[in-house]
Amino acid sequence: MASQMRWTCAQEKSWGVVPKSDETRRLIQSALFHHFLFSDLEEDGTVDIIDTMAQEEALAGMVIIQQGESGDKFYVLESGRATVKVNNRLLASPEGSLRPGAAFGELALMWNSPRAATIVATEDCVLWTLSRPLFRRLLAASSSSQTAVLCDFLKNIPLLKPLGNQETTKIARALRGAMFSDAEYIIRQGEEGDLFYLIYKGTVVCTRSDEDGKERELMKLGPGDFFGERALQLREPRKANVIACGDVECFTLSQQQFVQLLGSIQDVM
Ligand SMILES: Nc1ncnc2c1ncn2[C@@H]1O[C@@H]2COP(=O)(O)O[C@H]2[C@H]1O
Repeated sequence: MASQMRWTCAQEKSWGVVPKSDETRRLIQSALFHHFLFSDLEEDGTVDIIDTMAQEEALAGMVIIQQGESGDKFYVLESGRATVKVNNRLLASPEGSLRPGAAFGELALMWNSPRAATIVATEDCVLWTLSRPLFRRLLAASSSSQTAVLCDFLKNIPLLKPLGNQETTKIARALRGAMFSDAEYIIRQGEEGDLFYLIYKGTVVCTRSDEDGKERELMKLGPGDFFGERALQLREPRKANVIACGDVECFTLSQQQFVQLLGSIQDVM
């Protein structure tokens, strides 16, 4: 059990500084920058937080995180090795084999969900941990604060329901905002398509221009609906216009991100 882990420093006091070597600080910083949530953090934004991280040890064989349990910490592995199992199945390397510099345990904190995987120390490990409030503060220091808001939005979208929290968090990280004003053409029929759109706020109307030049309404879409997938899937020109009705806020994915992140659910679109 995770609770059997041994504390090697005084328990982290709220916002208290836990001393650590420059080498350790560099390792933690690099682990954060290499983690998909924190890749755009400014160095300055991490200093205070790294100061407060507390040290733990897990001996070989110990469970650091147990799938299904609630979670209250984010971890950086300083030394030793650990493995990742989902539903008792060891994940293939490299994802399933954690080495020094790996950072994990973000999903339960971001989503308020049970731990999504079990992490077991396969060698004696030294870890640095961040409590939930400090993790949230780190999130707020990066553009991932927007990610947290977006995750809340994305988890209610039926299309994305088949995806796990990890995949959805990656989508939230990749989305870029785009604003449109009333009557603006977001997509024009006949043009090449290179973006996928998810509506965050507002309404759009889809129209098609017939050969006689008349533009006919096909349907209206609102928050949580998506459009623009067809041209990306079939690599053909846009088959309809999509026009903003009032102010509209969308999030977009590029063609490459669309394939990478939504590949597994493209057949349900
Ligand atoms: N395929 C995976 N699915 C879920 N969690 C994973 C996976 N690979 C690594 N992990 C990490 O394992 C952690 C288990 O705790 P969390 O769910 O908080 O966060 C999880 C991720 O950081």
